[in-house]
Amino acid sequence: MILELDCGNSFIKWRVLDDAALGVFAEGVVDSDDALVGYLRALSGLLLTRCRLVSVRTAEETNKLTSMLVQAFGVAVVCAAPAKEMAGVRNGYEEFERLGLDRWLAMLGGFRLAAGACLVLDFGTAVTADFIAADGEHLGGFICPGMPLMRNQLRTHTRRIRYDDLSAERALVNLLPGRTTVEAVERGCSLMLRGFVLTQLELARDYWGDDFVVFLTGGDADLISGVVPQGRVVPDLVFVGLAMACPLS
Ligand SMILES: Nc1ncnc2c1ncn2[C@@H]1O[C@H](COP(=O)(O)OP(=O)(O)O)[C@@H](O)[C@H]1O
Ligand SMILES: CC(C)(COP(=O)(O)O)[C@@H](O)C(=O)NCCC(=O)O
Ligand SMILES: [K+]
Repeated sequence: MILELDCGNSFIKWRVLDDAALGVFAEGVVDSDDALVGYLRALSGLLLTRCRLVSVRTAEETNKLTSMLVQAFGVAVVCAAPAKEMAGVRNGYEEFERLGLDRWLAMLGGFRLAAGACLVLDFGTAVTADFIAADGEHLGGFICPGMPLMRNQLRTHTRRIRYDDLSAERALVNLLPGRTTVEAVERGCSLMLRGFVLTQLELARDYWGDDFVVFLTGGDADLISGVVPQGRVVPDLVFVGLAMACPLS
């Protein structure tokens, strides 16, 4: 079985592929290395042989996780590395190694699935947009704060904005002007995200007319999917790219 990990700034997305059955054996989201090892140890029938991962964390943090996995499960670990070009996609950054690896893998996955021009939107701690032309040229992208960062900035830099996660979730039943603090903040931040997304769609249309595919991924993709009816929500887009960048024969 193959362990796949996508280590973001807030959460580790994990899944175990059963190479014999060619399917997903187990999957989940955890907020720490220890929680990951705990979950995996508790899985009955787990027989890990290999692991591939992508991380946007520091090398120290990634090495620490890798050592834990080697020690706990005796797996061989492969980490996705930056590349200037792969699977027909050309990294558009001036310094290709500075492009976030989660963005790069989502781009590889998107370009493979679209087989043409695509806009990849990832809603995690940060929100990112990347433009890939039909010939595989990465035109560049944008980074802005995601929902967790926007709401936390307001919570930590004001005196009177305080609310819990449950009321936050309830506040998003609609996007009418808020009549409570939680509604005003949650809906305000959602509208900022919508504005960002609509601008990306406009830009994509300027480049490619209607001839492009929009991919939505990341933990908060569902918050925005209503704004992009033509968008394809692909929660495992980074894993699609991970398998391309780290093939385990
Ligand atoms: N099972 C889950 N556990 C944690 N966060 C989740 C889960 N499902 C959706 N989310 C949402 O995903 C967001 C984090 O997205 P994610 O793509 O994991 O971020 P990152 O890659 O930056 O760690 C959170 O703000 C939360 O709202
Ligand atoms: C933009 C990101 C912070 C997104 O991370 P995430 O929200 O997925 O945790 C990450 O891709 C990153 O650290 N990128 C390096 C900077 C860049 O892509 O220009
Ligand atoms: K991510």
